[in-house]
Amino acid sequence: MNPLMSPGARCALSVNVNKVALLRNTRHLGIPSVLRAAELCLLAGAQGITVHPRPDARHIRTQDVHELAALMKQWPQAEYNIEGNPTQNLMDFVRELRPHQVTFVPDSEDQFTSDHGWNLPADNERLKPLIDECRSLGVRVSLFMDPLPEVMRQVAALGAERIELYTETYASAFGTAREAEVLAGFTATAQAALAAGLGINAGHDLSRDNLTKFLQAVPGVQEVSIGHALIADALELGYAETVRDYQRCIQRAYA
Ligand SMILES: CC(=O)[C@@H](O)[C@H](O)COP(=O)(O)O
Ligand SMILES: NCC(=O)COP(=O)(O)O
Repeated sequence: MNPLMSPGARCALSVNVNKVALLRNTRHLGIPSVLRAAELCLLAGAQGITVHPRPDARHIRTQDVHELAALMKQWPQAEYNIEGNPTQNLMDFVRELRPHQVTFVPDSEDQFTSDHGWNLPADNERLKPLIDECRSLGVRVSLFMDPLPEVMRQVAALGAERIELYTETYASAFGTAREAEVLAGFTATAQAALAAGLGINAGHDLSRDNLTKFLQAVPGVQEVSIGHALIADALELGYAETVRDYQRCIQRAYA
């Protein structure tokens, strides 16, 4: 039982549908439908949908972002989270669509996948006005961060409401001799984030195998955004059963 979660508190599951779009883009047939995938995940109990519309449109395209925004209006209890680099194409989506949350990710345009968090204080000057603009639009800002306890106060000072813990180092250490040491770094970072008044999200390479242990060890996680492993599981189990399985993984952390 995670001691810092109040009884009954639970982490929200936001399904990242990037990889549905990646498969769809390999033919000109419009299938698998990104919109249908999101709808089926929401129907099965997902509390949010995440997209990462990269500048090269390798998976999520502008039309997907807009169509999903319209869908999310039919799901007022669920949240729409748009990820990206605010110095590239992200801010146009924020200004036009005003999602519940925007997650700033310091990716380059041709990056294979997200693989690091922001470098503070070096990035402070670039980030502050963009964070201020999102907040003025009523959009919650989450900064994609490596597990570094010492920079959490800087994140709060920039005006971001949340961090998203970049969890790849945990996922790759899971099940190895380094797991406990790596996990301790996430726990310390989360404690520092909470002390700085920040909310905590987490994501990247989370899966049914490693999710429960992460949530048991890391306090205050309000949202996990999961895409690659979840969509891979859905190819075998279907979206609904997969979402229910991930929700069971979350519930086990607080049992
Ligand atoms: C920010 C992050 O870790 C992921 O949400 C990211 O969206 C993964 O991008 P790809 O799906 O393009 O690998
Ligand atoms: N922010 C993490 C996310 O949205 C999905 O990452 P992954 O599960 O595809 O690695």
